Amino acid sequence: MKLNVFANTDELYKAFANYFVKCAQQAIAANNKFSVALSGGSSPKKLYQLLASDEYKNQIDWTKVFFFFGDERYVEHSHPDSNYLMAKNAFLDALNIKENQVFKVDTSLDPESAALDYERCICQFFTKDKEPYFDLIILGLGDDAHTASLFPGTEIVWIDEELVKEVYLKDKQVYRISMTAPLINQAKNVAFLAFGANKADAIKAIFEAEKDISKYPAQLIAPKNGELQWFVDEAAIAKLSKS
Ligand SMILES: O=C1O[C@H](COP(=O)(O)O)[C@@H](O)[C@H](O)[C@H]1O
Repeated sequence: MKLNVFANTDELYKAFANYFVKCAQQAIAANNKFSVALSGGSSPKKLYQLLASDEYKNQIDWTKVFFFFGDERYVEHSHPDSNYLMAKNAFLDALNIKENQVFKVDTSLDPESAALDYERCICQFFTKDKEPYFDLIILGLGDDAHTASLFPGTEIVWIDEELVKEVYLKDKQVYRISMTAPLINQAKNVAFLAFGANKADAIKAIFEAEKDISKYPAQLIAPKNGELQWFVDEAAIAKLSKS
C-alpha cells in the first residue's frame, strides 16, 4: 500500500491526474484499452474536470478508455444524484466519449436486476480474461468509512461471490448498486481519493482500528495481485498516530 500525502487539494488532484494518465498509458500500451471504474460523490468532480483540461486531455487516447461506475445511486441517469450524470458533465461530454465506451448501471430495472445486469455487463466486457480485471478502480471515502456503496452495517460487506450487488440504506431509504469487495480487489490498481478534516476519523479507523468490516467497510479493500494507493491531504491524515 502506498500513502501519498499532499499539502493541498490542488496538488492532490494534479498528482491523481498524473497517476490516472500513467495507468491509462500503460494499459493502452499493453492491451490497447484502459478500463476504469469511477467513483461518485463530490470529491472526484475536480479530478475529472482536470483530466478534460488542456493540460491533460491530449495525454490519453480517450477512444481506448472504457468507463464503469464503482457504485451508482438508484435514480434515473438525468437525476442530480446520479454518479453517471456527474461524470458526464465533469468530463465525459467534454472529451467526446462515445456511448459505447460508457457502461452505466441500468436503473430502469428493479435494484436486484440492475445489479445482476451490471455484473453480466462487466463479465461480458472482460470476456477474454478469466476474471474481470479493471486497470484502475477509483474509490472515494465516506465520513463513516464507507467506500463505493459498501456501507457500515449493511449485508453487502459480507458478500464473497457476487461482483455487483444492490444495497438498501435504511437511514436514507434509498437503494444503491455497488461493486463488491471481491470485484474491487481483483483490479490491477485501486486508488482512494480522500481529503479534508471530515475524513480524518474514518482514515484513523481504517488504518489503526482492529479489523471490523461491518463498522469500517473500507478496510475490505486489499487488492489480491494489484496495487493499492491512497491520495490524501494532510487534514485527512491528521489523526493518524505519528509513529
Ligand atoms: O455516496 C458516495 O460517497 C462516497 C464518498 O463521497 P464524497 O462526496 O465524500 O466524495 C463515494 O465514493 C461514492 O462513490 C458515492 O456514491
